[in-house]
Amino acid sequence: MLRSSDIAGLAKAPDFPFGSMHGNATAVEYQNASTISITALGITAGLIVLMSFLWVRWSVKDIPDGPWGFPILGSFPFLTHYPELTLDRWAKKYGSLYSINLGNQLFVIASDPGIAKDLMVTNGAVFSDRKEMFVKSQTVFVGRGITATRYNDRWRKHRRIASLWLSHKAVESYTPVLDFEATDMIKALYADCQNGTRHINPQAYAGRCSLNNMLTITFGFRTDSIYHPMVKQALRLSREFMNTTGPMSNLVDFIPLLQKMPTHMRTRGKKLHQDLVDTYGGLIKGIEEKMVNGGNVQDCLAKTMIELREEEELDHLDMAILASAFMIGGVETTASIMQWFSALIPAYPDIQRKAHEELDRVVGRNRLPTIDDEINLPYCHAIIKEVERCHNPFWLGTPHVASEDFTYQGKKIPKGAVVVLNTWTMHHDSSRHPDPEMFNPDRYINDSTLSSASSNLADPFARDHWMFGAGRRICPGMLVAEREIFLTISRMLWAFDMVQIPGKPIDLKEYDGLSGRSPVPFEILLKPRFEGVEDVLDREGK
Ligand code: HEM
Repeated sequence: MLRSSDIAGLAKAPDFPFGSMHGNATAVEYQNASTISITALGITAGLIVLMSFLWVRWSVKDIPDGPWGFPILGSFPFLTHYPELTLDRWAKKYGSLYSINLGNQLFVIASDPGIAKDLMVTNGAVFSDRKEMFVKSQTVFVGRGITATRYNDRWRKHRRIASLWLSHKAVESYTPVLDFEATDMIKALYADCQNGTRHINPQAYAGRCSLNNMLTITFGFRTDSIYHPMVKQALRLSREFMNTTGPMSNLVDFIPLLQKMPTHMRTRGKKLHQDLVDTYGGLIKGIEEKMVNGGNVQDCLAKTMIELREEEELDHLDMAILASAFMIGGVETTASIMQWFSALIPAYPDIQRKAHEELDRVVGRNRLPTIDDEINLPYCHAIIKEVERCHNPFWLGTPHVASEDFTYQGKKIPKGAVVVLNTWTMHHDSSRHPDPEMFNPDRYINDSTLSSASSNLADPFARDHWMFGAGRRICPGMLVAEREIFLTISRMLWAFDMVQIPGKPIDLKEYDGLSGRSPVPFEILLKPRFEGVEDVLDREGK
């Protein structure tokens, strides 16, 4: 059942339960009656779990092939660390569509753009559901929030409301906010870099920039420094969410028996739920009070929800969790790309030189690059796409679920199967991306599409990358994310030579968090590129 090659990298394999069950039964004969009944209960429970595991693989014929893993646990022990690398190894062994089990849950892993499109886009009516994960959906989001909800009317309503703030027109209207925050970030970096002499970790600056954008869009306010208490609180909440809700990281999600027990994950999930409601629900209450008292409230998602509350039948929890989904989905993600960019680029002086040359030629040195320049800066644009290909913040994305039985290429994908986009394998396919491990922006030099437009291309093999997911649940925040990322990265390139500190190498392999998110802490030098940088920064962003 378990293949020896599957054991590679596993520190300690769990005991094989068949053996221990048999041993228990012999000992039981010599115990008193209560011990017998407790043991019998334990064995029955174990058998039920084991049977439900076997049922998943035996009940449906012709499911895609794949590793069996361990009884009960399935492949879980192989996915606790760098899961994308294990999924990639299995894709090479079992092909672009394979299956695994985690507890009683069947997962189907799609590792090819054609399959991703066929399932999630062409058959979006079947593959747009979500699994109600015990920790993420049931405990933290309590069935609300657009990201984790089933494919139903509640989701449609939340997606509609989210779109009011994420549509093209809406993003146009608040692009000045994104512009202002990007400049503010560069100013803070400029002030703190002490003319390129001080070691700087740009991560907190990127985090606050993303946070301010989302705070303004969601609640109509911003923080004025990295020491504002909301910076610490919001970043802690996003981080805790990412660390507690990975799509394959919680055994309790796949073993229903554990869900009845007071596990550590259940306690953490409940606390996180309460913290989200207190923090973001609290901000909504404050805005509501201000509106009731006739105060002037800046347009924002919270205000829109309060105004639509009756018409859309939103309760306080709906509003608090939808706002939380914005604060979680829109902060760590964009910040992560800026952080990976800052970690990577100092190692590539030639790439920086080419970007500087392009910026000097197209933008000049008397102003900062703007959104309108993006189309004329193909090399900067290519750098961004290449960072996103190499460092997708969510290698496993947010999985979709089949809402009915489906047959694809002669294989059965049963109703309830969780479908994961294996973006690591897709982003490292050497037939599409030669030398995939190399950071090489030139591979995107002729691709001037925005990622949001690229995701709509008829040919899925022409799509730039799969960082934003696919189909009807595709990230609705793509436009904001792209603008924010372009403004910050092009301006960092415009303002600074980003340089490695001698003797302080930057670790580009390890990452912080469950799957790909942000680099482990690092420091670099930011050297202003020319004397006029300060003057331009002084003039702009007022
Ligand atoms: C680099 C930045 C970002 C990345 C990599 C990213 C990635 C993703 C991914 C992979 C999904 C799941 C898609 C799927 O199910 O196929 C998603 C969904 C979502 N994202 Fe983003 N995202 C980013 C930025 C944002 C921003 C700025 C927002 C703004 C609020 C946002 C809001 C959402 C929401 C609300 C969903 C849930 C959609 C649904 O289930 O219908 N994201 N994102």
